[in-house]
Amino acid sequence: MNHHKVAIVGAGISGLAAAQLLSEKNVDFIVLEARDRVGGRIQTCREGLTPYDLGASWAHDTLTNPLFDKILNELDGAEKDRYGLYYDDQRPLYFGSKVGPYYLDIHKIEQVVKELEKYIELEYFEDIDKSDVSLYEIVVQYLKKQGRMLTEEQVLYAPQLVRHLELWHGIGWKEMSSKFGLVDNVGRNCLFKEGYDKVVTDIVSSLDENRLIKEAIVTKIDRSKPSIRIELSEGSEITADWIICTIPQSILQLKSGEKGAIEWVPPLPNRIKESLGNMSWGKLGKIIFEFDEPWWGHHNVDRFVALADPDPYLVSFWEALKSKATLNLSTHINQPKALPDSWDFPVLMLNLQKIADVPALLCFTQGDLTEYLERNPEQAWDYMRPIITKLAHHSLEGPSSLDAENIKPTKTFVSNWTIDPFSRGSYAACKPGNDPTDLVIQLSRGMNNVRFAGEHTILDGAGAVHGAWMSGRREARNILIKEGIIEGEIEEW
Ligand SMILES: Cc1cc2nc3c(=O)[nH]c(=O)nc-3n(C[C@H](O)[C@H](O)[C@H](O)COP(=O)(O)OP(=O)(O)OC[C@H]3O[C@@H](n4cnc5c(N)ncnc54)[C@H](O)[C@@H]3O)c2cc1C
Repeated sequence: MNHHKVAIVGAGISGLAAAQLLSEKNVDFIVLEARDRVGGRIQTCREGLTPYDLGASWAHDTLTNPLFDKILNELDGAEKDRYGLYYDDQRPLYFGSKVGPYYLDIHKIEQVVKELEKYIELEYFEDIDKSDVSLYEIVVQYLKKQGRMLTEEQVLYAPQLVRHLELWHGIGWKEMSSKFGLVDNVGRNCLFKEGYDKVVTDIVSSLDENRLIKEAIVTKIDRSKPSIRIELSEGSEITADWIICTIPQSILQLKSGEKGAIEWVPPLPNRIKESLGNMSWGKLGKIIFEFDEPWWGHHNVDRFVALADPDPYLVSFWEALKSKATLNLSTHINQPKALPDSWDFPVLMLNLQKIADVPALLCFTQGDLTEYLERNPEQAWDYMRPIITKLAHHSLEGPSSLDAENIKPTKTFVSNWTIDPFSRGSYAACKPGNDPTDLVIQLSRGMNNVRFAGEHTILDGAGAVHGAWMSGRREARNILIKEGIIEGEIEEW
């Protein structure tokens, strides 16, 4: 029988971080990874003009991000920044279907966005028991209160600017929790121009590769005896004294018997099942278009944001305000369409001409749009064409041999997180009423020798690479303490 002191399920950043710490202390471990590659939701595509990150792109919270600090320390004195660290923190260039870049008074709209975010904060700060509503609903509430003091442009476009949150959480504003929707960055965000996977390969190079088993799909975890028994899809078994389970929340949430679910013997306790039932899962996606040449003129801007068209209800709201009519504003939720309309959703684009000196745009998509395009990648250009053509119309200044209507990418790359059975989407997200804290409490408590790590098991850096990394180290450290190998306080809730 194949027995190890610690079995780590998943070779994403949390599993690898745990492995690295155990390895440093010469503890016997094995990592079981379902895919034929390591890194999980860190995945860099190296088939294009420059490395493209299909999963994580930025180091977030760079004031309090220990993984980032470690990278910076290693770079101190190095001849070259191997990661290509880059702060893309210029103000983005905003445009919409009816408003070209530079036509909006963005500063005045941003002031309203700031006020709106403060309004949301105050709503929940003043009454912590206030029931959580969607971002869309709270925007409507705010407009009812303040709308008469705003300009038409502010009423129509501030809500569209706020929708940038959809590209953080990967879900639409009509289903996003407003209580947990705001993002409070602790420090600026820094891109890895040379690919985030360098962080993964650095860790892997410090490990004995024989301890990393790829294409090992865990199907059953039996913890009924002191030695945990782990079954793999091809029928083999492994036993271990400890297990660190880092599989994504989306897979833990599958019901027993559902395709891809892990069978737990005995079943997961109700406290964990209930907390899993009270969390949601985002669908952030990425599409990269490469072109023959960088036809867009704005080479000094590192991000473009295509704003969705003003919401029809907010347009009626503005009409009613103007005519002083009373309008019973409904917060009607559109049914997701099979084929979304361009301009229904916000799209963030990284200008890789500015960032990496290659004629390519990296587009971020959210929710149902991601799912649709990941399932139908051949339609990615059809969807983005009107948006990118609009950018082209405003970019091709003066005589140009290029015709905006005929611009076409030479290559397209589309992520596949929603259809990948080992991620089923992007990362943890909150719908109204969800409780992210309870899940973190329950999973970080674990079940004796069954420990959980991953972006969904930690509050600092929740959803992000550094949070996942810290959670892996937390669990490895907890095991080292329990085994008497190091001294310290167990870290859990
Ligand atoms: C599109 C996108 C953009 C993102 N952008 C950013 C960003 O800019 N900055 C940032 O900090 N974070 C970002 N993130 C989030 C970040 O990538 C994740 O939080 C982090 O990588 C998660 O690490 P993890 O170890 O918790 O999970 P994972 O990386 O998912 O690792 C879990 C591993 O478990 C494996 N597994 C699953 N099921 C099984 C099974 N049955 N048996 C064995 N193995 C299994 C999986 O294959 C996977 O390798 C992004 C994520 C996505 C998808």
